[in-house]
Amino acid sequence: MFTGKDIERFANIETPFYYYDLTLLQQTLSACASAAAMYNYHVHYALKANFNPVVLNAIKEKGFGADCVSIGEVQRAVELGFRAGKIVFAGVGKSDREINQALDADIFCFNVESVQELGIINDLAASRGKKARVAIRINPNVDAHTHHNITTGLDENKFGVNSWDLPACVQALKDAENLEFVGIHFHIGSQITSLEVFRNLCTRVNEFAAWFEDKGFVVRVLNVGGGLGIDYHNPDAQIPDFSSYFQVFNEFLEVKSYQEVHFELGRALVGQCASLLSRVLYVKNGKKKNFVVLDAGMTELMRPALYQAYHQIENLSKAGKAAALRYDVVGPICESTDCFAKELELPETARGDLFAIRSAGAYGEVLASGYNLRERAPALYSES
Ligand SMILES: Cc1ncc(COP(=O)(O)O)c(C=O)c1O
Ligand SMILES: N[C@@H](CCCC[NH3+])C(=O)O
Repeated sequence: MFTGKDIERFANIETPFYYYDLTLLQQTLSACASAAAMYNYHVHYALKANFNPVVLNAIKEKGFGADCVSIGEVQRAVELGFRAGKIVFAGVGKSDREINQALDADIFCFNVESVQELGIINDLAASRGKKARVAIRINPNVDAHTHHNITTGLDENKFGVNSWDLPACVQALKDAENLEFVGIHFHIGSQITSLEVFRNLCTRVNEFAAWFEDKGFVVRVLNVGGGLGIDYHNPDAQIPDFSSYFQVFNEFLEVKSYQEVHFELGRALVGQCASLLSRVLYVKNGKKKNFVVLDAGMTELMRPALYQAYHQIENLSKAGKAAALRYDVVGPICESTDCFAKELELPETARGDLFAIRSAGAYGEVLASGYNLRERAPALYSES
């Protein structure tokens, strides 16, 4: 929710820019950290959601670990002071260079996504005279009931080791001299809004953990990934219900005394703490449609173009005025999918009006693209 004071502050600032509410970020992080502490859960923040250094610094200061998907993310986490012993590294396509550099950084573990990758990590660790800690990312074939483009835990998805490849995995682990098995990892998708899905995940995690232990392995780490969604329709609700989320795992996950439960939350921690601020360049009143053309586009927030994702859009210059007309809210990019909303009811809008596109903290600034030779939009932070 933007106050008159915020709008005054924005008056002379060139758009577009991302605006981060650092107080809300702190509150969200504290809510998650204290809910997780109730059960001694370990939370690794998924850097892919937002690797803005100011945001990352706040997350590191709260003691979260880091979940990375490239050596660039591992290095960013290390540079910003995340402890190597709290960094995990997933990804279906880790290159040899990335594996070598992560071995040198002595990260907590690789979340391994194929039998072939296990062999490669073993060979690279051997040539460095090291032992690599590994967890097996299992694809549990659990439906996350989210947009199909952000589902990751079904048989048809590229992620993780499928159940039918697990015997080969066990053999590879037994043969490998330079691997230390630490546990099992899962991540079934993003923007999951039904807790029932996590309950189903717990059932599968229990089965796979028992299966590995039956084969003679000690499963020390149960990493259940991330995926907790946020309410894009209600950005002012702001802080996700972390307590209910962790409660599901507390109730349905079978955890032995020597086991640790790890999470990899991204969106839930940072999604609501930023908005994309943009001004109206032109209003086109057509016969069939009215268009509001903003100075921000899919290059600054790609989610609507990628997934037809909903983001709440507010005309801050006309706050308190009743909706008068329907507009398609579009950007300046040379693509027809460069559209933030269709047929949106807004107060009568004019050139120069300031717009806020809410819930842009996760997969917003990090997905920015230089398409059309656009300059990167800067970030602005709340004053506290
Ligand atoms: C392996 C892994 N862990 C964690 C996350 C974070 O997901 P989310 O931002 O939905 O919490 C992702 C992204 O989907 C992921 O691929
Ligand atoms: N980029 C996606 C999430 C992908 C999560 C990574 N596997 C989104 O904005 O919703």
